Amino acid sequence: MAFLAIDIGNTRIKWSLYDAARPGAVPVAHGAEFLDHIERLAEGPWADLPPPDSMLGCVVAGDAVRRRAEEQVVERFECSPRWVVSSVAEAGIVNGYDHPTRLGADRWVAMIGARHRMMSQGKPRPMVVVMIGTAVTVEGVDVHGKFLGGLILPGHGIMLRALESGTAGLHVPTGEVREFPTNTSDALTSGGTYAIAGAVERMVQHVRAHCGAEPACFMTGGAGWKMAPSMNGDFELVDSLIMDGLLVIAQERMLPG
Ligand SMILES: Nc1ncnc2c1ncn2[C@@H]1O[C@H](COP(=O)(O)OP(=O)(O)O)[C@@H](O)[C@H]1O
Ligand SMILES: CC(C)(COP(=O)(O)O)[C@@H](O)C(=O)NCCC(=O)O
Ligand SMILES: [K+]
Repeated sequence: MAFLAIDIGNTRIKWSLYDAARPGAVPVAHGAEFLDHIERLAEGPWADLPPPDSMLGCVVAGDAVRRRAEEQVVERFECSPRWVVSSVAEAGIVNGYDHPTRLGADRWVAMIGARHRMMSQGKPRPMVVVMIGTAVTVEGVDVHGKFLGGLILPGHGIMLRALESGTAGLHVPTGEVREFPTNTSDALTSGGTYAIAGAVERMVQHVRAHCGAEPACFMTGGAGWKMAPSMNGDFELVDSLIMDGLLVIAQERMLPG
């Protein structure tokens, strides 16, 4: 009973195929495409895949992109597309957002994946869950699985493009991350990196103070590996956090697969 998980962000669509919707399953196939290339999925990387019995995804890239992805799923496979909507509570996470359904589905699913991972590692702890994609999100979750609230920051690329378009003197190739940058490229790269690292450190402080315990920290997203060397503290980099969350939800909902 194969299961297809799909994560559509503002830059790329990521997909993983499993032989069962079982948390911890290893994908039999997976891939990522820039959103411009969605139309190639059915005839390209999906052409030779065994068809899934069900599909579950999360999408934050807007309705037009979602429809293009659905067309590919329907063209290539027989299962009907299903998408996670953030709710009041699901799979061990309780949603503290003012309007729970307005929380980005990718953020919701990543917290569910992180909570499941933490619970399987030992006793419950508060968490900080960081996603480094087009945007950066930094979530605080208490020991009971309540999502306390989170930060949204521009991702590295957006920060640099904003600086480039808002100034006369900044057109800059990528630099190195330095403690004391001495050229424009390094100053920009380091500024963006430490802006993200600093926001994460603040969230860790807030969770520690609010919960009175040291949070378990997880990081994911396409650019997570770039941030990892600049993070303070013990961050577990888990590329599959969203896919893990989709597997947990699919199993709880007993979707076929
Ligand atoms: N090999 C790569 N391909 C695409 N993006 C990459 C790659 N390595 C790092 N990145 C960075 O990751 C970001 C995309 O990450 P991703 O998690 O796919 O974002 P989103 O979920 O918002 O689509 C891009 O902004 C880019 O800076
Ligand atoms: C914050 C996001 C833009 C992150 O998108 P991403 O970087 O994964 O492409 C997305 O989760 C979103 O559109 N959220 C809705 C608003 C909210 O979560 O409050
Ligand atoms: K994402």
